[in-house]
Amino acid sequence: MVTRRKLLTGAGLVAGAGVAGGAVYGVVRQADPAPASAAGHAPIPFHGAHQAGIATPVQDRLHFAAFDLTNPTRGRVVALLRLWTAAAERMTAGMQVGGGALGAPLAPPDDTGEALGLPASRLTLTIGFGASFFDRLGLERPAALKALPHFPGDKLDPARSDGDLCVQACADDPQVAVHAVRNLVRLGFGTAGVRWSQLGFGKTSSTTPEEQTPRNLMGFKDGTNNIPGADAKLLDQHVWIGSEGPKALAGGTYLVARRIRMHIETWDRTSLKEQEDIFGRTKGEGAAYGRTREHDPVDLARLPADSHVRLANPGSLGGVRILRRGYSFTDGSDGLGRLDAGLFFLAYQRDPETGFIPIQRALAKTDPLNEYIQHVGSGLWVCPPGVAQGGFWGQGLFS
Ligand SMILES: C=CC1=C(C)c2cc3[nH]c(cc4nc(cc5[nH]c(cc1n2)c(C)c5CCC(=O)O)C(CCC(=O)O)=C4C)c(C)c3C=C
Ligand SMILES: [Fe+2]
Repeated sequence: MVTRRKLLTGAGLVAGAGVAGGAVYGVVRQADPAPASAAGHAPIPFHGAHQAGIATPVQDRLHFAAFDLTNPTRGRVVALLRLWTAAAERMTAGMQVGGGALGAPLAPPDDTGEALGLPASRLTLTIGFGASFFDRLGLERPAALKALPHFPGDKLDPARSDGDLCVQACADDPQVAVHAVRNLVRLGFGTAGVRWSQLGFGKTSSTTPEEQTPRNLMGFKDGTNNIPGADAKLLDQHVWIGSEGPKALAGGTYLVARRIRMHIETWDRTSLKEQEDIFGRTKGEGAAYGRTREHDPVDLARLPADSHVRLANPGSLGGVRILRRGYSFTDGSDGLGRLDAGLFFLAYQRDPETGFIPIQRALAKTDPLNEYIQHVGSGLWVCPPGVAQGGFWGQGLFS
């Protein structure tokens, strides 16, 4: 393999095979040790029981892309998933795709090149399959993978919703995340095309409680009461699909994405007291009402009855919990002098019926935050379990 830092030539060449979108793919070279990022973070391993990018530490940047199949035949799709997996293995390790960005002079390079010299930046690539993926390929659709219900207040744009597949790229460097999605898109030419995509910055949820909790665009710490990524028991209970689902999906999870627009101009004219009452937490420390420190346990009785945290807390919902990962976005302005800004909200759960759906039902009904937000995009996909060495994304679904 070729690292992005150092191109090797000569010895160690292993001939590979495969043609994707006209690009010769598969010249594999001797691997260099994977480079650490500038911040000293080691690359996040691609292989494992669960896909990376779900319970692994949350990186700073997101490039999320939803795809539709343009050639929905099993042979084409399996070939693509193999190609994508091989590319993902390399990119998450800080390597260039295929033969690299500087290959034969008379052919388009296998790798687009904009990540040359950049470290792996904790890149994770996570794939999900939508209900339409199963339907269009004639695969048996898991019972839990059905359209999300309409929630009061939803104003969903179909052009920013759904998709046969999704790929979530998270990295500490936006160029690394964008490079990864771009190269998968390139490999997908002729089999899958981008339906919509979303860039995100400033993670708003942490899966590592020892880190400082990041703030969302409303200025509040967001992610305090998230499921810790290292809590295997809670993850098994609430996030990973178990024996209740199809065997091929055990160890996977259901991913809900919501593009949530924030009316930040209105929010910015709202008093601090009202802002804090809406969440039931203080803005500075992030402490729940009636408590002093951010991580002090929530005492529901001391929060306003309809506050966001009280409504979403497991204690109000019979123990329902989700794993959250969110990113802020600002996508220009809306032509009316307002920023198109908000939160790209990602939730992972064992079953949407016992995760996102009951929480969102409660929030859509009475959450005072609804005056300041609107859900404008949505999608539900099932993420297969992690990939073993030599395997490929979603392999179990096709065997
Ligand atoms: C359906 C699930 C949720 C949506 C949609 C959602 C939107 C949303 N949330 C914030 C800001 C905060 N949320 C906080 C807590 C919190 N939110 C949800 C669920 C949804 N939020 C849950 C399950 C929780 C945890 C509740 C608990 O167990 O106590 C917080 C407080 C800090 C924290 O614990 O993370 C903030 C702040 C925004 C701005 C938003 C939509 C734009
Ligand atoms: Fe929330």
